[in-house]
Amino acid sequence: MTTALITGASSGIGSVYARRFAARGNDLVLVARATDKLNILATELRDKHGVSIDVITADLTDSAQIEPVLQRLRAEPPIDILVNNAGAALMGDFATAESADMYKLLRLNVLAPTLLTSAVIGGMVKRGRGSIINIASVLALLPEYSHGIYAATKSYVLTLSQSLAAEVTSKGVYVQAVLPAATRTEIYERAGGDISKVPDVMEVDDLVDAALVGFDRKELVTIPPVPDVTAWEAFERERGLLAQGFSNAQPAARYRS
Ligand SMILES: NC(=O)C1=CN([C@@H]2O[C@H](COP(=O)(O)OP(=O)(O)OC[C@H]3O[C@@H](n4cnc5c(N)ncnc54)[C@H](OP(=O)(O)O)[C@@H]3O)[C@@H](O)[C@H]2O)C=CC1
Ligand SMILES: N[C@@H](C=O)C(=O)O
Repeated sequence: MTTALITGASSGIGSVYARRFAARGNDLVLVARATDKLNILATELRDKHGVSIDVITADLTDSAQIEPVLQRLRAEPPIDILVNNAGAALMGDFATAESADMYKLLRLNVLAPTLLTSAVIGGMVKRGRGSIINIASVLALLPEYSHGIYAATKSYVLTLSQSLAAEVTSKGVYVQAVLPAATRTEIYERAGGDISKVPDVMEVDDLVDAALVGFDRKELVTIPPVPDVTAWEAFERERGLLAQGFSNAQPAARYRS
């Protein structure tokens, strides 16, 4: 029996991951702040699928509250799949953002997935197996579309996933970055936005089912809304070409006087 730990399982994308992994027969550890919602989901999924489910209530921005989650990730029975999903948006411009709000977002979207991954990765490498799913965003590739620091937090999640995959894939550990575009969840309203004003919103079940197709195919980067995967492949090819120019002891001729 494998066990998946899912952060932000009380609503939206995380709750659908919980449903899907329970349906696949995985035991679960569900993490979020809303204990009542987690318990309702856990009871439903235990009854429906006969899996074992633990609930950890934690505000992942709080260094004391994240500790039991880190301890569970280091403990036995091992966590086979970590879904770093908990996250939030922050509306508004960088120039007018409150530093306290930015600090909190960085703790949730950047520091928490980093610490959680760090807690679990050693055991996965030792066992030669395990999976880490990181929920980034298409905004990681389109930062100009969004003001403030949200897109930058998601670029971090994508970059961390790529660099971690380069380190651990050969050791049997699978890393996936999922890049959703607009998806119908509570995230907009929670950040003071209005989802009815957002065009082309994907339903959350469709998003997670597509992401799981990418998971089963062991894709490193899964972008559910992109119709033609060759667009992503071309992007990666061009990135490789650009990188060929990085190994130069001299500045390029155009920068020399
Ligand atoms: N919906 C969208 O359009 C997109 C979403 N994403 C990403 O998907 C992920 C999931 O978001 P989504 O499902 O849309 O949004 P929701 O707001 O529906 O879910 C967010 C989840 O994160 C949890 N969470 C929020 N703050 C904290 C905290 N401080 N500590 C612990 N858990 C917390 C919430 O639970 P609780 O309040 O109980 O703590 C909730 O379970 C995020 O990382 C988001 O950036 C990416 C691209 C597009
Ligand atoms: N819509 C954004 C989240 O709120 C995103 O695309 O990441």
